[in-house]
Amino acid sequence: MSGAHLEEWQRRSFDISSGSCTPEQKADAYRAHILSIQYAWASSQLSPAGAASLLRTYSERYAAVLDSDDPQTGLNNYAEGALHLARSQKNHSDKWESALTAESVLQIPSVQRMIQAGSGRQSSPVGSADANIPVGEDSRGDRPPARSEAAWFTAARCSSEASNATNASADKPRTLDVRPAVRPQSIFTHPSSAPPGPSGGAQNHQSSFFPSSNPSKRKNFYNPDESDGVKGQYGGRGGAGPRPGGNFKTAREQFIVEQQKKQSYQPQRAHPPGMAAAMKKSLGANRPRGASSKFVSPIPRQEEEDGAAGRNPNAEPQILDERLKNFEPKIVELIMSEIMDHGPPVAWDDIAGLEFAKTTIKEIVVWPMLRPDIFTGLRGPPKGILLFGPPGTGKTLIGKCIACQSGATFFSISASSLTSKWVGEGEKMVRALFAIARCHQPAVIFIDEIDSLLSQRTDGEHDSSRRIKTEFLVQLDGATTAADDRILVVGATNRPQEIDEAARRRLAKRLYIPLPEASARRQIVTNLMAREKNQLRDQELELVVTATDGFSGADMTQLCREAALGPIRGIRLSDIATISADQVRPILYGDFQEALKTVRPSVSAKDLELYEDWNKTFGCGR
Ligand SMILES: Nc1ncnc2c1ncn2[C@@H]1O[C@H](COP(=O)(O)OP(=O)(O)OP(=O)(O)O)[C@@H](O)[C@H]1O
Ligand SMILES: [Mg+2]
Repeated sequence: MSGAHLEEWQRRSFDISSGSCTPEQKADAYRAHILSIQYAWASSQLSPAGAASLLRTYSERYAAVLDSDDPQTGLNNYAEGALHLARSQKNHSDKWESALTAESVLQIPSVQRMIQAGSGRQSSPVGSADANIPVGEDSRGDRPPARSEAAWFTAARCSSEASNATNASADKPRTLDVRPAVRPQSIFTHPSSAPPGPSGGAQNHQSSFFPSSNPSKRKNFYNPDESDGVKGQYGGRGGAGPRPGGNFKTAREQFIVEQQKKQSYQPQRAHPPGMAAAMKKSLGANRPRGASSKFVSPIPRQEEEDGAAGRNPNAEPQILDERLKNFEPKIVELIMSEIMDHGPPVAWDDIAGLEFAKTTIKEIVVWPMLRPDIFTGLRGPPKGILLFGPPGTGKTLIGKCIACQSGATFFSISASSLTSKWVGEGEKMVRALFAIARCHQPAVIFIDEIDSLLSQRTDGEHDSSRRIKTEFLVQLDGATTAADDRILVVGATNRPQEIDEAARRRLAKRLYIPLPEASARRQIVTNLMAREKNQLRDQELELVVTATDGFSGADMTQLCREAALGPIRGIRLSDIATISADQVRPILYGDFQEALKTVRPSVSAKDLELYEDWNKTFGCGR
């Protein structure tokens, strides 16, 4: 041990053996000893046997300081102090007493008047609904109309009685629960089972105010239609009927109801015919992230536990396909289970412009998938496509469209999920992915942002990413050259120049996805505006189209969003909470003009030149 270590050790030994140290200091010293023993063992300065023996010794002594009951030598007194504090915490709800007593309420003039009026019409029953009037809202004498007032008093009075009956304490001032409507269980504590309350001023009024002093008759007073009205409506205490407080839901119940509502609101997505057979998988590329993403608790829920009761929890997932038997079942399971979180289905018509790219992709992807017998031999489709072009031009959109329209098993992976999520497992994942795709032919593997996976290999790069890259190239080669396999790899990138030349060769069909032309921009605006209330005339639309030269599809979408906010911005802040949706004015050309002041094209002319050069050199466009 170094000199510094030795000194520290000695200081702690002093803390432990000194008679003047507090138990807290001793516990600290022992804890520090234990840590340094663990550290010395972990860094091989101590043999395992030596470390174990020292650990045992010091742990026992540490425990002795912690658990000692002696307030002078042990730390338990701290816990004791804390426990004492916790124990002497008052339960406010238990001790709460309203300043409004039954007597004081009876003194209120309006109550007096009401009692007198009530005694004149003793026989008129008060409907059960009246018993629910939230009397707690008014305790100062400004009474609601007579009928409600009677119910108010009835409920309050009964609550007083119930609370007295429950407390059964004659020496305590009788309290009046002025919240009967929100605490039905306290109001409706079964009167017949309650012991009689102490007699007093309030009790004396009972016979004059209540229709009957007989508790069972009083039940009928609340609900004349039911012989056991209270129990029928609220359930008796511990009874089998509905819980007290009819509409009350626990937070969990409310949550479940809301979830069910959400699900029933969600439109059932109509899958296009070609998509029916499609099974979509992703490796996290399309998983929702952030606060709303699905949280999977590491603790199994009760129902899951019940469901899994007959199964061995450690059992490896069963892999049925022989070709996958060499892969770790968990990796296969992972790839199989990561189902693409589909957004709304994308149709070819949703992609504005890009006619050449769309036709080519249909030729390569959709038709051969539908008629493999025709597309054979020289007509065999290329097995690798690269979609490249400026950001926001619809490359990912095309990927989604292929997923929906091709009818193939669709695997969507993001390069980052392979490179970062499973460090060290990346190449295994790549191998497994292609093997699984082979088992589920026809299959499309879509790799968004492929540049980060297949960028030029450099000397300085991390070993694991290099291995993934190599594995990918090997697999890509296998998939793209095997004549029988019907696996298509589609990569998308906005940095084509960074792609490794070996990968470039394997992605034989390289399609430029350019900025949208005027007609495509018009289509994007028309499509988006069709869903909104607008008064954009044709010539105004043309002006918008002309003004947006150089905008990408994403920029156009952003412009429309911004313009759509125009009518909202015109609403005064005080009106925004109350205005109805159809009072919001339509979107006008002026909104687009305003929006054009803030939304700018995101692709520079210089960048565009790079793409066009690359397209001229490597692209497959005309
Ligand atoms: N041709 C298009 N037709 C209709 N909408 C489009 C088009 N291009 C882009 N968009 C809109 O822009 C959004 C972004 O497009 P997308 O994600 O496909 O761009 P990208 O080319 O993948 O961009 P990046 O290279 O940055 O990943 C889409 O969701 C869509 O709303
Ligand atoms: Mg994209």
